[in-house]
Amino acid sequence: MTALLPIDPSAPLPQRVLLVENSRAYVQALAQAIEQQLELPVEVASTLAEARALLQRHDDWFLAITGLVLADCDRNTVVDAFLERGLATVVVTGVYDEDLRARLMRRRVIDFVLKSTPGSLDYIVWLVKRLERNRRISALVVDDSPSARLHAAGLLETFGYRVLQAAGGEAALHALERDPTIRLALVDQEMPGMQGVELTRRLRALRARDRVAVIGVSGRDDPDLVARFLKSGANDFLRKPYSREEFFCRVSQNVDQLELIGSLQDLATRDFLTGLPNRRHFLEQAERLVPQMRAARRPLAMAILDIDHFKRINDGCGHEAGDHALRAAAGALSGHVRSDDLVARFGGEEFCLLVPDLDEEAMQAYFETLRARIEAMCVQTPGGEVRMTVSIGVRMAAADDSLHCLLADADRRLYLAKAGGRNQVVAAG
Ligand SMILES: Nc1nc2c(ncn2[C@@H]2O[C@H](COP(=O)(O)OP(=O)(O)OP(=O)(O)O)[C@@H](O)[C@H]2O)c(=O)[nH]1
Repeated sequence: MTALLPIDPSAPLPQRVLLVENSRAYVQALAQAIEQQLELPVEVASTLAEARALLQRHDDWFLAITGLVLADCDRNTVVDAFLERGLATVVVTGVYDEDLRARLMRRRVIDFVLKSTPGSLDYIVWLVKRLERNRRISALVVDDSPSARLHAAGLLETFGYRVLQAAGGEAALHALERDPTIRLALVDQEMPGMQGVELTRRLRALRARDRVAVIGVSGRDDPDLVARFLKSGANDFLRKPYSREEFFCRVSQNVDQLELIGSLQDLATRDFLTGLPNRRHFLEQAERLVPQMRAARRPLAMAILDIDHFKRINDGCGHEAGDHALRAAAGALSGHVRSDDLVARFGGEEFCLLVPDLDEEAMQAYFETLRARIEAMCVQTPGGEVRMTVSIGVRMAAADDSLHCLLADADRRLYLAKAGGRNQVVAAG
């Protein structure tokens, strides 16, 4: 099994896209679509010399999209300048030349797109988005044949995925258990020990269909195999030998679908304005966590935090400034919480936190630091600079406290904090 460090989703990745093309109208339309729809920085060159100069000027290149007909270069060698730098490269062209296309594709050019094909612009925008996102996705290739494994891994790497390889079922399950960034598994059927269908069945016990897409792979001409894979939990099937196009289409469609499920789940569980989990999600998680912590006799604090006189921000600086302030407060909360803490926007200008494993003294310090952090912020808004304070009501869970009782007491103490002059933490009374 190849071992890689898990991906850090917040780590910055190169974003800059280079467009090299002599047709001004096409390049402008494409640059605009990429900048507006994907918010990626785009640089444009109409000759290879200009492209080389741009490549020197910046060091955060992610992708080159190039035409083949340039004034200062032979169309057979245009891509060399980008491939030599290890830059992911897509060719857009007005001329269809099957030999040239085949030669370029063999050289790890990602795609060869005909400009005249209807929807080519939309396709390129989708492709850029897919390639940009693939870099945060790990794919696991499971095959006992080193050459088949390397072939699939090479294709996936060309499309930007981070690839892990496993030579058998046990190693694959071990990798999945350890690495939550694996979102795609290519599972070969014919393997000694555990076969692909069996691995798929066991993999599904570890990761549901909304977490990992599984594509079964086999070269066998067995008409029942596809159904067996699908019934065991696979999302799709590829028959060996597959073409590069089919491979990329199936992989991309499955990853697109996972992301769609993810964004639907996000819509249901996240607050739109702040990006924090919403009330419903918080309560669902807390329902599970409170009895768990009680059973384990671990300390647990419930807190409700409310921005003081928030109406004055709206009234004085405008509703948009109020929205900025809410987002800034949410940012301060996200920056403050530890990985096991739960935080949510409960509604309006009210937030909720569930904080495990702090004794009374540490809990006081935790919420006091949070209060002070928000008081110290100066938020730039369209209506001017905004400062705010918060009141926080906290309740430490006792042995037989229910979630309802924790929330009610935290809310009562929030009221005491407001009544006591605001900008304070109340954890007793
Ligand atoms: N800008 C903005 N305002 C919101 C949002 N949700 C709720 N509000 C406003 O938040 C304000 C809440 O005001 P109140 O409940 O009177 O409380 P307050 O002014 O914060 O005063 P205290 O809680 O007593 O300190 C109302 O004016 C709501 O319109 C939102 O998403 N954006």
